[in-house]
Amino acid sequence: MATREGAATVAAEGSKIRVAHVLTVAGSDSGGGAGIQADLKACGARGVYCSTVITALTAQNTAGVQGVNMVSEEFVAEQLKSVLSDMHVDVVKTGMLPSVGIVKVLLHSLNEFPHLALVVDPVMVSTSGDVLAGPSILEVFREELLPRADIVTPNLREASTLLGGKQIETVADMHEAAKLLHDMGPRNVLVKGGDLPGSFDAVDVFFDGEEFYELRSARVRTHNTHGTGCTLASCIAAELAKGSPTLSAVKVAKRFVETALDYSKEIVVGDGPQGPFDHFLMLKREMQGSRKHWIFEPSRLFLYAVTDSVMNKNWDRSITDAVKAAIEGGATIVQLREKEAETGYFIEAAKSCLEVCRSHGVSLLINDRVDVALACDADGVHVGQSDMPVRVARALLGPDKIIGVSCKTPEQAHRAWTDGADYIGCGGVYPTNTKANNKTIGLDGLKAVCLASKLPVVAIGGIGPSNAGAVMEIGAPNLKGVAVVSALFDRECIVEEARKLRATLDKGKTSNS
Ligand SMILES: Cc1ncc(COP(=O)(O)OP(=O)(O)O)c(N)n1
Ligand SMILES: Cc1nc(C(=O)O)sc1CCOP(=O)(O)O
Ligand SMILES: [Mg+2]
Repeated sequence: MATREGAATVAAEGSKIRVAHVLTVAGSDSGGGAGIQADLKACGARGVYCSTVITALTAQNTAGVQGVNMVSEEFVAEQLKSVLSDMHVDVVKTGMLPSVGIVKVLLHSLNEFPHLALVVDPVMVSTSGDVLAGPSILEVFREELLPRADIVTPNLREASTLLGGKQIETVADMHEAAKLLHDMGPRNVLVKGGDLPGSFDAVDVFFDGEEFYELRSARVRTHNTHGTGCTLASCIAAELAKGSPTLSAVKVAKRFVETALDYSKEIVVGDGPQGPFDHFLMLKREMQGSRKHWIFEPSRLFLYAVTDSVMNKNWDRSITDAVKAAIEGGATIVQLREKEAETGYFIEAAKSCLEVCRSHGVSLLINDRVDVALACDADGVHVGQSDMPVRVARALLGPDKIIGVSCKTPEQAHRAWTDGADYIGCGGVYPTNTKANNKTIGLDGLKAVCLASKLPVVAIGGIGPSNAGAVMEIGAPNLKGVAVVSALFDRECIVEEARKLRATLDKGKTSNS
């Protein structure tokens, strides 16, 4: 049986980016807590694309299931064909499969795409106790669907039903059940013990055919558990689609569900006894919390300080001291451009600079090194035309980080916008000794880039207190500031030089307003 182990989350093919993709084959929940709706949210929260084949429409809410309307086998087949004949699916995840005919249609499609990994959540009864697939389904599950699965994820009741009514009341029973289910053919089994009577922790048993793993987590006290099974299975599928090994995928998924339950403990969505939880609540909290201050605002480009490891060495200064001084003098954003630094040292220095920057509300970007930016959780990166492409950096860093890109031409400026950059560094405006063999484009070149650009622009190259005014006077509304290296860091007193430059820029701003 094929698995997706080794597949990349996001694989770059030239300038195209292939995204990890889960196809869910499940029922719709009108209440939005479980089924297709939970699967879409789970995959979205885990950063994976999700397509859907709907097997049934259910009318349900926090009180239970009021009605079920099955989709015809022919139309399930048509949906499967539409998705699988065109889209690059990595993993198929199943939920509610309400009839033997629908399972057979799915198996037929899976036979045509043998490379697809399969996660089976053997949904039979809803959390409210309503039957979603009758006993007639058991034979085809046991004999055809489970043998094709990479992992099957029953809760205690489903495991018991699949095993002909076996009593499962202890962790030892769960081990036995996992072994018996594994004998039916799936590569891995996860028996979920959320309903285990009298247990203090939530214990799940994972069996890969060789070893048993007891995965324990603290039990979250909440009524908002509707959709946990669908979410867990979708998260496992999402992690497999990114290329994780199965046990790691299960651990990540379990942690995600636990955290989401904890964050959603107190939310009220309906008046029934079992509410849904919020897959994105932790993201919202994060946005409302500390990260809010670091979201990019173009006016921050006003006085952009770019460090230089050689200059710091020549003046016998640490990077952190240099950064502190630049901020004290009025720098509004800092970039660490440490071309010679060893990776381990660079990460540690960046962490220390981040503390300084964050305590002053100043963003910190890393030049060239997306890996270093990720390692220290910097606010973003600056890349050049021959560094990591903006699209790839964006895929690695996510939507909230700042990405700047160097552009010398209007064409490059246009591309920066379509690729998802946040700002453009445009130069060299004047000749510079800091960057070898750098082409000078002059004020005219800067104007042409600003005119062509939908993004904010910062000018760079040979700029200091004597010419910064002239640069800003070109009169382009999206020119937001100047970036400087030697005018600050190749001087005896960084604070003083930064103040001088800042005064020039402030003066220009007042005379223009
Ligand atoms: C603000 C800003 N603009 C341009 C550059 C130059 O980046 P790049 O072209 O990648 O050259 P190196 O700095 O890596 O030598 C920059 N660093 N910052
Ligand atoms: C890093 C860099 N990039 C440039 C570009 O043209 O993209 S010019 C440059 C060096 C700028 O240093 P200084 O302020 O000392 O002239
Ligand atoms: Mg570069």
